[in-house]
Amino acid sequence: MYSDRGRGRGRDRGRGRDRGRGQWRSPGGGEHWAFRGGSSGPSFHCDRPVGADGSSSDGKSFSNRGRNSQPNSRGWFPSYPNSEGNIFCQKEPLEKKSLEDSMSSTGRILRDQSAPSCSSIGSHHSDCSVASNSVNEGDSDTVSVPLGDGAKDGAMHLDFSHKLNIVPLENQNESHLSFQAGANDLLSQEMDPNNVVSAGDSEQQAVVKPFDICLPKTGTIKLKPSLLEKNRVKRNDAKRAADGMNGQILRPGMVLLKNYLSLPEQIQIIKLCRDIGLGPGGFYQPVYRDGGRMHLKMMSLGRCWDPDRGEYAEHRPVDGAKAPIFPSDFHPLVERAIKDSHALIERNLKSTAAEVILPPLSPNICVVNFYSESGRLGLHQDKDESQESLDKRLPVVSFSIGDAGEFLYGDQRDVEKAEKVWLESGDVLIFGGMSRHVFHGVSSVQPKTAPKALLDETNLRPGRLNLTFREY
Ligand SMILES: O=C(O)CCC(=O)C(=O)O
Ligand SMILES: [Fe+2]
Repeated sequence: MYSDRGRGRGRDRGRGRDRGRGQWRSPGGGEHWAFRGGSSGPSFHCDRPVGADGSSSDGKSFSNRGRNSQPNSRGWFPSYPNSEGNIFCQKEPLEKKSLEDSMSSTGRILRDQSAPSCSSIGSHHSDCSVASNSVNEGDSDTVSVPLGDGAKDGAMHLDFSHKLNIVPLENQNESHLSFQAGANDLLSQEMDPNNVVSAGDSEQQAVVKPFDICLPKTGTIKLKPSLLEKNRVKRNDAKRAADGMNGQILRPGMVLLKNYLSLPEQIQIIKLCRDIGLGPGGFYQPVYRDGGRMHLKMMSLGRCWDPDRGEYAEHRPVDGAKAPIFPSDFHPLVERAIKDSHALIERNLKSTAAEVILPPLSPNICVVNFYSESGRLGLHQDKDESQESLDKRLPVVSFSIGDAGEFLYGDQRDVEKAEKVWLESGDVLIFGGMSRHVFHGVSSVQPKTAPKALLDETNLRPGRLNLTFREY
């Protein structure tokens, strides 16, 4: 079915299979794309109809779609100026930063020397020191049942601490990037100091300054929380405890394990992602060569997922960094989630074919996203994994940590028809089998919904961390 991938190996954005099959366009050439935030979350609405070429069309619209409506193969539409140069979709705030700040007198781009060293687990061995100094070379019947106690067995909890090499948090201000001399085309583009880089030609590699998903602890003056704030936190935490862990089958092949990851596990995952994310191949904000950008920070482990080309590669084009290794520490967690999902399916569907409904996977790649409070991700399908993996419909296993995110999913790339579910800290969502090619996205992040204990322990920035495990 997916053999006509026609996956773009070339440079044109949108050369993925979807485009070839025309899946990304409604017959009229446009769709309605209006994400509204949760009660207290940010909202945005884009009324402007956009045709396949970014021009007005049939009254349906994409708000996070840009002047050309050619998505990458995962449909990660950025928002960008329309053909008149007007930005009609909400953008994340920019902080301007001069390029000179990061250029040496010779025009050579220097990586911020405050960039932390990489840890044994989060880095890729010998590349580490080189890259850190110079990159130039380089929805929907819902079944809900409680899960057995065994699933939360303490023995399954991770302990990454021995492997972590957490770097000091000084100088972790908003990141910026610097371009290598010769990337002149890019210099005139809108610059996001938060390490936004443009996926340009290989000669146009940039240096990505590390982005820290955790805020500095030192020097932070913590205001005493108001009574209102204290009560909110208490309510949130009490609700989580009352809800407990439970599993839901959202649709065939799609399972939601609520409150599944323990707090210690979430903490360790944050620390691990932080550590890796600060090193080479760490978090950056992908920008397309035409200036459009994603509303999140991203890194991928095991292989570099390239949003611009819609494919995985060993090195990411933006700065040539090699993908950080896929930490084997994640295997038991993913395996446990799959086993519990199988048990859930067998109990609920009275089926012994759980492994057919949801094939097991051995993950070797992981896309890690960090959404700020205004972060979001357009409806897309995950289909840049290998043909074999896609043919087998091996699942994507998604961990959510931090603030809650509204997750949309459905059979069409249409927000109005999509089902919605809130993914909260500790939730695990799995979609494989008949749901492997479900359209999905994140419409909004609900601020201040992360568990207090998690924030106290990690100082995770306001926002949401999401890890999606896949088998390439
Ligand atoms: O953040 C999420 O819940 C979804 C992320 C996602 O769909 C992706 O990374 O492909
Ligand atoms: Fe996805």
